[in-house]
Amino acid sequence: MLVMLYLLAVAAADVQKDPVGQQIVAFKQKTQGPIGILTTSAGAPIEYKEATSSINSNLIRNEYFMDSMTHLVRERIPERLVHAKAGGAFGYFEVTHDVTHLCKARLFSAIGKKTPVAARFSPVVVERGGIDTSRDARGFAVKFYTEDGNFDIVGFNTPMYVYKDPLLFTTFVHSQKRNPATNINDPNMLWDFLTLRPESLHMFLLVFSDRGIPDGYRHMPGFGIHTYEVVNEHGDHHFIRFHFIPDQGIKNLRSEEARRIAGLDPDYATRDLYNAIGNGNFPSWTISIQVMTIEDVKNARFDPFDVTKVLPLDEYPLRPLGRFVLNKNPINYFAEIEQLAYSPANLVPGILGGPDKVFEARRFAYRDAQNYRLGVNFNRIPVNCPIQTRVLTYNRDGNPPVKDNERDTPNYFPNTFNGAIPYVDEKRSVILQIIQDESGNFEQASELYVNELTKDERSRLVENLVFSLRMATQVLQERAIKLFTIIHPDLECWKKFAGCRFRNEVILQHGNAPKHSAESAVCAAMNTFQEVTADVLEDDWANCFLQWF
Ligand code: HEM
Repeated sequence: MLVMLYLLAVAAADVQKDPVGQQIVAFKQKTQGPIGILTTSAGAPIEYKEATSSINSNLIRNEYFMDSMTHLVRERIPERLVHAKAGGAFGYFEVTHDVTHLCKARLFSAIGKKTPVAARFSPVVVERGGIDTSRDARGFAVKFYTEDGNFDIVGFNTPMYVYKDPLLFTTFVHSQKRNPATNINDPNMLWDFLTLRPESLHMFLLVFSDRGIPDGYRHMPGFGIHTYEVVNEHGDHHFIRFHFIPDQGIKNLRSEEARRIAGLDPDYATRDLYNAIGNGNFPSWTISIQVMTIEDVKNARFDPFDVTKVLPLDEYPLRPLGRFVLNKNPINYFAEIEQLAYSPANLVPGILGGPDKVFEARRFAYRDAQNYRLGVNFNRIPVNCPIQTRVLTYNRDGNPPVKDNERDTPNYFPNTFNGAIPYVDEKRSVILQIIQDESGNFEQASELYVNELTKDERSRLVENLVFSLRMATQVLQERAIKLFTIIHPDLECWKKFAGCRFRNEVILQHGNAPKHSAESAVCAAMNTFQEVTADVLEDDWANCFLQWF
């Protein structure tokens, strides 16, 4: 009896520490015994013999076998093309500061007002079964279930995006994914894209910095990236960017640590989020906005709608707006997180979205992806239903779920028979014609390198870049070096890599090298190579190496 009590106490303690590992045990603890009689999907009770042994029985008549077998082989749906792997949770958003002078959206209408949210965090390239601690940007998607329907911010953990011409989306995705011949991720494809489209280097400097591997989702920031057009009750327009800063602090993993964790726990970030919430340690983020007036937009030195750029914080400081808290884990991952369908086109009155071309492309792409992945009625899946408002559309039928299929209401518009009618916004106006041109300068990338990264961070950035570039062909290495040199002259040291057939060994050696304290982060890294490797490598390598200096 004492042993039993002891084991129960240990089990209770384990649930407290490790809700992921103990989920099924906790289920048993909260139930009195089997939860009911097993049935087929059609609800018929299953007899013991049918469910336990097929020996000497007729399988075609075994409804348990037929039902479970035919369902199992249809269990998989297409994974998201990008952002396939994720952790997610539920909670609420609370307004802490008044922004009604900027935006009339009802979710911002009063300080203290709470709106339910669903959040999903995801690496971009990593596939559904992949590794959470991979070097990659992270998706940061939040669905606000408002009284005016769902408002989704489908952002990243970087404040800028890769390119501003949406035609590049397909090519960018292909270059990041597996080589179609080898089925292996290919640094040549990655570096070819990055160096042919240098506007991508601003974001990729961050991806190759410490920020490229957040220490779990709770410790990463989020950014809406696009400059959203918003409107207040009087019809006045402003332009804002959303920032989410984790109240837990920003924390990242070093490359070596991330590689070690990858072997031990590929689901590191997903587990961390679930366990934190399961233990009552609810993560939260402070939400702020940067604000531009129409005059600011007209007078800006650069295109404020260019998603490859940030709005400088000294010119457009953060203004607090609210906070969101995640306090509930999904009860069923597939139903509640896999089936979540975010879309930048999910906007509410007062928030008009981004006027830029990438935003325009996204209004179409997510809907199309979800039609394919979840079916045409994806918004009728419970987790996507606007829970605070009644849906009234003229859409009917299609693949399930259809819910009540809008019952007996008229199914065409306009009609004379009291079907739903659109509302009228008297203050609606189109105020700005946005004309965007090519994105091009390296100013912000240089700014990031010089002013936002510490000396140590710069040094690690170079190590990480080298680690990836070592696998790329020499032409691409040289092209990358030229571009990085424009970003900062420090990076000129890189050119010494080019043309050495032993570069891979050099770089691998550097992975274990002690730190060096020379002026420039990059030169420090190069000097370290020299010190560490000069003794150990063969003559021809040493000659090659020395001619760099
Ligand atoms: C031309 C530009 C873009 C296109 C065409 C595009 C398209 C897509 C598509 C098709 C998906 C999969 C959706 C699904 O299956 O549910 C996706 C997911 C996602 N995208 Fe984009 N995207 C673009 C740019 C961006 C940008 C600029 C951001 C960040 C600001 C972003 C953030 C995300 C996130 C977070 C997800 C995962 C959403 C989730 O958790 O379900 N994308 N994107």
